[in-house]
Amino acid sequence: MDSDTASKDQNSVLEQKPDEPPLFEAKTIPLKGIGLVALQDIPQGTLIIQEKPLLVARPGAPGTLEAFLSSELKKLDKSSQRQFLSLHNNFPGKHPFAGIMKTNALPCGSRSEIGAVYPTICRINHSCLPNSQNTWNSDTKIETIFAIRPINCGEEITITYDQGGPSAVRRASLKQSFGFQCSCVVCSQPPALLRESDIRRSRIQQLDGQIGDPIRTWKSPGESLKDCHSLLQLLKAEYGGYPGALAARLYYDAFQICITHGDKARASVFAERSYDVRLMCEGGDTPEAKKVKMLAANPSAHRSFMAYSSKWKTTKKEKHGGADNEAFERWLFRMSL
Ligand SMILES: C[S@@+](CC[C@H](N)C(=O)[O-])C[C@H]1O[C@@H](n2cnc3c(N)ncnc32)[C@H](O)[C@@H]1O
Repeated sequence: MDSDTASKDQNSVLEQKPDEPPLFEAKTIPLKGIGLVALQDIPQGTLIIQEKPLLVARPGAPGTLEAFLSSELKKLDKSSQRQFLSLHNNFPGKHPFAGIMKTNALPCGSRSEIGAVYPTICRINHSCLPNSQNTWNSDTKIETIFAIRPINCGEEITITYDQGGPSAVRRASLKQSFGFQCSCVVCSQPPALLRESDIRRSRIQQLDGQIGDPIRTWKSPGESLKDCHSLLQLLKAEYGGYPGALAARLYYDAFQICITHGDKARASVFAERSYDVRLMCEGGDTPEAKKVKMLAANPSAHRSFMAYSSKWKTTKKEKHGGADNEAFERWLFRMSL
Protein backbone atom coordinates (compact mmCIF):
# COMPACT_ATOMS: atom_id res chain seq x y z
CA MET A 1 0.00 0.00 0.00
CA ASP A 2 1.18 3.50 -0.71
CA SER A 3 1.72 6.01 1.99
CA ASP A 4 2.23 9.70 1.30
CA THR A 5 0.65 11.32 4.28
CA ALA A 6 0.73 14.84 5.67
CA SER A 7 3.66 15.11 8.05
CA LYS A 8 3.67 16.70 11.47
CA ASP A 9 4.37 20.33 10.81
CA GLN A 10 3.19 20.41 7.22
CA ASN A 11 0.47 22.84 6.30
CA SER A 12 -1.65 20.76 3.94
CA VAL A 13 -3.11 23.82 2.15
CA LEU A 14 -0.19 25.23 0.19
CA GLU A 15 0.51 28.83 -0.65
CA GLN A 16 -2.34 30.18 1.43
CA LYS A 17 -2.05 33.95 1.57
CA PRO A 18 -3.48 35.07 4.91
CA ASP A 19 -3.59 38.73 3.86
CA GLU A 20 -5.88 37.99 0.90
CA PRO A 21 -9.65 37.58 1.40
CA PRO A 22 -10.64 33.87 1.33
CA LEU A 23 -12.10 32.53 -1.91
CA PHE A 24 -14.64 30.28 -0.18
CA GLU A 25 -16.16 29.13 3.09
CA ALA A 26 -17.42 25.75 4.26
CA LYS A 27 -21.13 25.73 5.12
CA THR A 28 -24.15 23.46 5.26
CA ILE A 29 -25.87 22.93 1.90
CA PRO A 30 -29.46 21.60 1.77
CA LEU A 31 -29.51 17.81 1.07
CA LYS A 32 -25.71 17.58 0.73
CA GLY A 33 -24.18 18.12 4.20
CA ILE A 34 -21.20 20.49 4.23
CA GLY A 35 -20.01 22.11 1.00
CA LEU A 36 -17.74 24.95 -0.12
CA VAL A 37 -19.32 28.23 -1.24
CA ALA A 38 -17.57 31.05 -3.11
CA LEU A 39 -17.09 34.24 -1.04
CA GLN A 40 -16.24 36.31 -4.12
CA ASP A 41 -16.53 36.04 -7.90
CA ILE A 42 -13.92 33.50 -9.03
CA PRO A 43 -12.67 33.86 -12.63
CA GLN A 44 -12.30 30.82 -14.90
CA GLY A 45 -8.83 29.26 -14.59
CA THR A 46 -8.31 30.28 -10.92
CA LEU A 47 -6.47 27.83 -8.70
CA ILE A 48 -8.98 27.59 -5.83
CA ILE A 49 -7.26 25.05 -3.58
CA GLN A 50 -4.19 22.84 -3.64
CA GLU A 51 -3.64 20.23 -0.95
CA LYS A 52 -1.45 17.32 -0.03
CA PRO A 53 -3.25 14.13 0.99
CA LEU A 54 -3.99 13.39 4.61
CA LEU A 55 -4.02 9.67 3.82
CA VAL A 56 -3.47 7.56 0.69
CA ALA A 57 -4.65 3.96 0.21
CA ARG A 58 -5.52 1.30 -2.33
CA PRO A 59 -8.90 -0.40 -2.10
CA GLY A 60 -8.68 -3.65 -0.14
CA ALA A 61 -10.89 -6.07 1.72
CA PRO A 62 -12.73 -4.01 4.42
CA GLY A 63 -10.82 -5.68 7.29
CA THR A 64 -7.35 -5.16 5.82
CA LEU A 65 -8.11 -1.58 4.75
CA GLU A 66 -9.37 -0.74 8.25
CA ALA A 67 -6.17 -2.09 9.83
CA PHE A 68 -4.00 -0.26 7.30
CA LEU A 69 -5.82 3.05 7.83
CA SER A 70 -5.67 2.64 11.59
CA SER A 71 -1.88 2.24 11.48
CA GLU A 72 -1.50 5.17 9.02
CA LEU A 73 -3.69 7.39 11.20
CA LYS A 74 -1.42 6.77 14.19
CA LYS A 75 1.47 8.27 12.20
CA LEU A 76 -0.39 11.59 11.75
CA ASP A 77 -0.26 14.52 14.16
CA LYS A 78 -3.33 15.15 16.31
CA SER A 79 -4.70 17.94 14.11
CA SER A 80 -4.51 15.80 10.95
CA GLN A 81 -6.11 12.88 12.80
CA ARG A 82 -8.95 15.17 13.84
CA GLN A 83 -9.35 16.41 10.26
CA PHE A 84 -9.59 12.84 8.96
CA LEU A 85 -12.05 11.76 11.65
CA SER A 86 -14.26 14.82 11.07
CA LEU A 87 -14.83 13.92 7.40
CA HIS A 88 -18.25 12.68 6.38
CA ASN A 89 -18.95 8.92 6.54
CA ASN A 90 -21.77 7.53 4.42
CA PHE A 91 -20.95 3.94 5.45
CA PRO A 92 -21.10 3.87 9.26
CA GLY A 93 -20.61 0.47 10.90
CA LYS A 94 -17.79 -1.83 11.86
CA HIS A 95 -15.18 -0.15 9.64
CA PRO A 96 -15.36 3.60 10.31
CA PHE A 97 -11.96 4.50 8.81
CA ALA A 98 -12.71 2.55 5.62
CA GLY A 99 -16.16 4.24 5.54
CA ILE A 100 -14.55 7.70 5.63
CA MET A 101 -12.13 6.65 2.92
CA LYS A 102 -14.90 5.27 0.68
CA THR A 103 -17.03 8.41 1.13
CA ASN A 104 -14.24 10.89 0.46
CA ALA A 105 -11.30 9.39 -1.47
CA LEU A 106 -10.48 10.88 -4.86
CA PRO A 107 -8.39 8.83 -7.30
CA CYS A 108 -4.72 9.82 -7.65
CA GLY A 109 -4.94 10.09 -11.45
CA SER A 110 -7.80 9.40 -13.83
CA ARG A 111 -7.31 5.62 -14.03
CA SER A 112 -5.65 5.10 -10.67
CA GLU A 113 -6.89 2.60 -8.11
CA ILE A 114 -5.10 4.58 -5.41
CA GLY A 115 -7.27 7.07 -3.58
CA ALA A 116 -6.46 9.97 -1.27
CA VAL A 117 -8.38 12.11 1.22
CA TYR A 118 -7.82 15.81 1.85
CA PRO A 119 -8.99 18.08 4.67
CA THR A 120 -10.65 20.78 2.54
CA ILE A 121 -10.99 19.31 -0.96
CA CYS A 122 -13.08 16.46 0.51
CA ARG A 123 -15.71 19.01 1.51
CA ILE A 124 -16.46 19.72 -2.15
CA ASN A 125 -19.74 18.20 -3.27
CA HIS A 126 -20.46 16.54 -6.59
CA SER A 127 -22.36 18.06 -9.52
CA CYS A 128 -23.07 16.47 -12.89
CA LEU A 129 -22.44 20.01 -14.23
CA PRO A 130 -19.38 21.00 -12.18
CA ASN A 131 -17.84 24.46 -12.11
CA SER A 132 -14.42 23.17 -10.97
CA GLN A 133 -12.04 20.36 -11.69
CA ASN A 134 -9.93 18.22 -9.38
CA THR A 135 -6.58 16.97 -10.70
CA TRP A 136 -3.86 14.82 -9.16
CA ASN A 137 -0.42 16.10 -10.15
CA SER A 138 1.75 12.99 -10.08
CA ASP A 139 4.95 15.09 -10.19
CA THR A 140 4.20 17.31 -7.20
CA LYS A 141 1.93 14.76 -5.39
CA ILE A 142 -0.62 17.53 -4.89
CA GLU A 143 -4.35 17.62 -5.70
CA THR A 144 -5.57 20.87 -7.27
CA ILE A 145 -8.99 22.43 -7.73
CA PHE A 146 -9.30 24.92 -10.61
CA ALA A 147 -12.39 26.91 -11.64
CA ILE A 148 -13.34 25.62 -15.11
CA ARG A 149 -15.86 28.43 -15.61
CA PRO A 150 -16.54 31.75 -13.88
CA ILE A 151 -18.05 31.11 -10.42
CA ASN A 152 -20.30 33.75 -8.86
CA CYS A 153 -20.01 34.90 -5.26
CA GLY A 154 -22.44 32.72 -3.25
CA GLU A 155 -22.34 29.83 -5.73
CA GLU A 156 -21.35 26.38 -4.46
CA ILE A 157 -17.98 25.08 -5.67
CA THR A 158 -18.51 21.64 -7.24
CA ILE A 159 -16.50 18.90 -8.94
CA THR A 160 -17.63 15.69 -10.60
CA TYR A 161 -17.15 12.30 -8.89
CA ASP A 162 -18.53 10.14 -11.70
CA GLN A 163 -17.61 8.99 -15.20
CA GLY A 164 -20.57 10.51 -17.06
CA GLY A 165 -23.33 8.82 -19.04
CA PRO A 166 -27.11 9.35 -18.77
CA SER A 167 -28.66 10.18 -15.37
CA ALA A 168 -29.78 6.62 -14.51
CA VAL A 169 -26.22 5.33 -15.01
CA ARG A 170 -24.71 8.24 -13.03
CA ARG A 171 -27.17 7.81 -10.17
CA ALA A 172 -26.49 4.08 -9.88
CA SER A 173 -22.73 4.63 -9.92
CA LEU A 174 -22.83 7.48 -7.36
CA LYS A 175 -25.06 5.40 -5.09
CA GLN A 176 -22.81 2.36 -5.33
CA SER A 177 -19.45 4.10 -5.09
CA PHE A 178 -20.24 6.99 -2.72
CA GLY A 179 -23.57 5.99 -1.12
CA PHE A 180 -25.68 9.03 -2.01
CA GLN A 181 -28.58 10.11 -4.19
CA CYS A 182 -27.42 12.98 -6.41
CA SER A 183 -29.39 16.21 -5.98
CA CYS A 184 -27.36 18.42 -8.34
CA VAL A 185 -28.80 20.97 -10.79
CA VAL A 186 -28.87 18.49 -13.68
CA CYS A 187 -30.44 15.62 -11.74
CA SER A 188 -33.04 17.98 -10.21
CA GLN A 189 -34.26 19.28 -13.61
CA PRO A 190 -37.85 18.73 -14.75
CA PRO A 191 -38.19 15.31 -16.49
CA ALA A 192 -38.43 16.76 -20.03
CA LEU A 193 -35.15 18.68 -19.67
CA LEU A 194 -33.46 15.73 -18.00
CA ARG A 195 -34.48 13.54 -20.94
CA GLU A 196 -32.85 16.01 -23.38
CA SER A 197 -29.68 16.00 -21.30
CA ASP A 198 -29.74 12.17 -21.18
CA ILE A 199 -29.98 11.98 -24.98
CA ARG A 200 -26.94 14.29 -25.32
CA ARG A 201 -24.95 12.35 -22.73
CA SER A 202 -25.71 8.99 -24.35
CA ARG A 203 -24.61 10.39 -27.72
CA ILE A 204 -21.46 11.80 -26.09
CA GLN A 205 -20.61 8.30 -24.80
CA GLN A 206 -21.33 6.75 -28.20
CA LEU A 207 -19.12 9.25 -30.07
CA ASP A 208 -16.39 8.86 -27.47
CA GLY A 209 -16.41 5.10 -28.08
CA GLN A 210 -16.26 5.56 -31.87
CA ILE A 211 -13.37 8.03 -31.62
CA GLY A 212 -11.43 5.59 -29.44
CA ASP A 213 -11.74 2.79 -32.02
CA PRO A 214 -8.24 2.32 -33.54
CA ILE A 215 -9.52 0.45 -36.62
CA ARG A 216 -11.76 3.39 -37.52
CA THR A 217 -8.85 5.80 -36.98
CA TRP A 218 -6.74 3.67 -39.30
CA LYS A 219 -9.31 3.05 -42.07
CA SER A 220 -11.62 6.10 -41.85
CA PRO A 221 -9.70 8.91 -40.14
CA GLY A 222 -11.85 11.56 -41.87
CA GLU A 223 -14.96 10.08 -40.21
CA SER A 224 -13.21 9.97 -36.82
CA LEU A 225 -12.22 13.62 -37.15
CA LYS A 226 -15.82 14.54 -38.03
CA ASP A 227 -16.92 12.66 -34.90
CA CYS A 228 -14.49 14.83 -32.91
CA HIS A 229 -16.17 17.94 -34.32
CA SER A 230 -19.68 16.61 -33.48
CA LEU A 231 -18.53 15.63 -30.00
CA LEU A 232 -17.09 19.10 -29.37
CA GLN A 233 -20.42 20.75 -30.28
CA LEU A 234 -22.33 18.33 -28.03
CA LEU A 235 -19.96 18.85 -25.10
CA LYS A 236 -20.34 22.61 -25.41
CA ALA A 237 -24.14 22.29 -25.50
CA GLU A 238 -24.34 19.91 -22.53
CA TYR A 239 -21.76 21.64 -20.32
CA GLY A 240 -22.96 25.21 -20.87
CA GLY A 241 -19.95 26.09 -23.03
CA TYR A 242 -17.40 24.87 -20.44
CA PRO A 243 -16.58 21.19 -21.00
CA GLY A 244 -13.25 21.40 -19.11
CA ALA A 245 -11.08 18.28 -19.16
CA LEU A 246 -13.45 16.53 -21.58
CA ALA A 247 -12.38 19.04 -24.24
CA ALA A 248 -8.68 18.51 -23.44
CA ARG A 249 -9.16 14.79 -24.03
CA LEU A 250 -11.12 15.33 -27.22
CA TYR A 251 -8.44 17.62 -28.69
CA TYR A 252 -5.81 15.04 -27.80
CA ASP A 253 -7.82 12.33 -29.58
CA ALA A 254 -7.99 14.61 -32.65
CA PHE A 255 -4.22 15.14 -32.36
CA GLN A 256 -3.69 11.36 -32.42
CA ILE A 257 -5.95 10.84 -35.44
CA CYS A 258 -3.96 13.45 -37.39
CA ILE A 259 -0.49 12.37 -36.31
CA THR A 260 -1.04 8.67 -37.10
CA HIS A 261 -1.60 9.78 -40.74
CA GLY A 262 1.29 12.26 -40.81
CA ASP A 263 -0.65 15.56 -40.55
CA LYS A 264 1.70 17.62 -38.42
CA ALA A 265 -0.04 20.95 -39.15
CA ARG A 266 -3.41 19.99 -37.70
CA ALA A 267 -1.89 17.78 -35.00
CA SER A 268 0.07 20.78 -33.73
CA VAL A 269 -3.08 22.94 -33.51
CA PHE A 270 -4.99 20.20 -31.66
CA ALA A 271 -2.12 19.67 -29.19
CA GLU A 272 -1.99 23.42 -28.60
CA ARG A 273 -5.73 23.49 -27.87
CA SER A 274 -5.44 20.50 -25.55
CA TYR A 275 -2.65 22.32 -23.70
CA ASP A 276 -4.68 25.54 -23.43
CA VAL A 277 -7.57 23.65 -21.83
CA ARG A 278 -5.26 21.80 -19.45
CA LEU A 279 -3.55 25.06 -18.49
CA MET A 280 -6.94 26.48 -17.53
CA CYS A 281 -8.24 23.35 -15.72
CA GLU A 282 -5.13 21.99 -14.01
CA GLY A 283 -2.26 24.45 -14.49
CA GLY A 284 0.72 24.01 -16.78
CA ASP A 285 2.88 21.89 -14.45
CA THR A 286 1.19 18.47 -14.66
CA PRO A 287 3.08 15.80 -16.66
CA GLU A 288 0.10 15.59 -19.04
CA ALA A 289 0.11 19.36 -19.71
CA LYS A 290 3.87 19.39 -20.24
CA LYS A 291 3.59 16.48 -22.68
CA VAL A 292 0.94 18.14 -24.90
CA LYS A 293 2.88 21.39 -24.85
CA MET A 294 5.94 19.53 -26.14
CA LEU A 295 3.82 17.77 -28.82
CA ALA A 296 2.36 21.09 -30.01
CA ALA A 297 5.91 22.28 -30.70
CA ASN A 298 7.10 18.95 -32.10
CA PRO A 299 4.14 16.74 -33.12
CA SER A 300 6.26 14.13 -34.93
CA ALA A 301 7.90 13.26 -31.58
CA HIS A 302 4.74 11.24 -30.84
CA ARG A 303 5.46 7.50 -31.02
CA SER A 304 2.57 6.96 -33.48
CA PHE A 305 3.73 9.50 -36.06
CA MET A 306 2.64 8.07 -39.46
CA ALA A 307 1.87 4.72 -37.76
CA TYR A 308 -1.19 4.20 -40.00
CA SER A 309 -0.28 6.06 -43.20
CA SER A 310 1.33 9.14 -44.66
CA LYS A 311 -1.76 10.08 -46.68
CA TRP A 312 -2.36 13.30 -44.72
CA LYS A 313 1.30 14.26 -44.63
CA THR A 314 1.83 17.99 -43.98
CA THR A 315 4.58 20.06 -42.47
CA LYS A 316 3.87 21.77 -39.19
CA LYS A 317 3.81 25.11 -40.96
CA GLU A 318 1.48 24.15 -43.80
CA LYS A 319 -0.60 27.16 -44.65
CA HIS A 320 -4.12 26.48 -43.45
CA GLY A 321 -7.05 27.51 -45.59
CA GLY A 322 -9.52 30.02 -44.31
CA ALA A 323 -9.43 33.68 -43.54
CA ASP A 324 -12.07 33.56 -40.81
CA ASN A 325 -12.74 31.35 -37.79
CA GLU A 326 -15.36 29.21 -39.46
CA ALA A 327 -13.13 28.46 -42.45
CA PHE A 328 -10.25 27.67 -40.09
CA GLU A 329 -12.41 25.19 -38.14
CA ARG A 330 -13.48 23.53 -41.41
CA TRP A 331 -9.83 23.24 -42.45
CA LEU A 332 -8.86 21.91 -39.02
CA PHE A 333 -11.51 19.19 -38.92
CA ARG A 334 -11.11 18.42 -42.68
CA MET A 335 -14.71 19.27 -43.43
CA SER A 336 -15.63 20.13 -47.02
CA LEU A 337 -15.77 23.83 -47.81
C1 LIG B 1 -16.68 13.96 -0.28
S1 LIG B 1 -18.09 14.26 0.66
C2 LIG B 1 -18.45 15.94 0.32
C3 LIG B 1 -18.61 16.73 1.58
C4 LIG B 1 -19.78 16.33 2.43
N1 LIG B 1 -21.00 16.95 1.95
C5 LIG B 1 -19.56 16.68 3.90
O1 LIG B 1 -20.54 17.01 4.57
O2 LIG B 1 -18.43 16.57 4.36
C6 LIG B 1 -19.24 13.35 -0.28
C7 LIG B 1 -20.62 13.27 0.33
O3 LIG B 1 -21.29 14.53 0.23
C8 LIG B 1 -22.66 14.33 -0.13
N2 LIG B 1 -22.86 14.82 -1.51
C9 LIG B 1 -21.91 15.24 -2.37
N3 LIG B 1 -22.44 15.65 -3.52
C10 LIG B 1 -23.77 15.49 -3.41
C11 LIG B 1 -24.86 15.71 -4.31
N4 LIG B 1 -24.69 16.18 -5.55
N5 LIG B 1 -26.10 15.40 -3.89
C12 LIG B 1 -26.30 14.91 -2.63
N6 LIG B 1 -25.31 14.68 -1.75
C13 LIG B 1 -24.06 14.96 -2.13
C14 LIG B 1 -22.89 12.83 -0.08
O4 LIG B 1 -23.29 12.47 1.21
C15 LIG B 1 -21.52 12.29 -0.38
O5 LIG B 1 -21.33 10.98 0.06
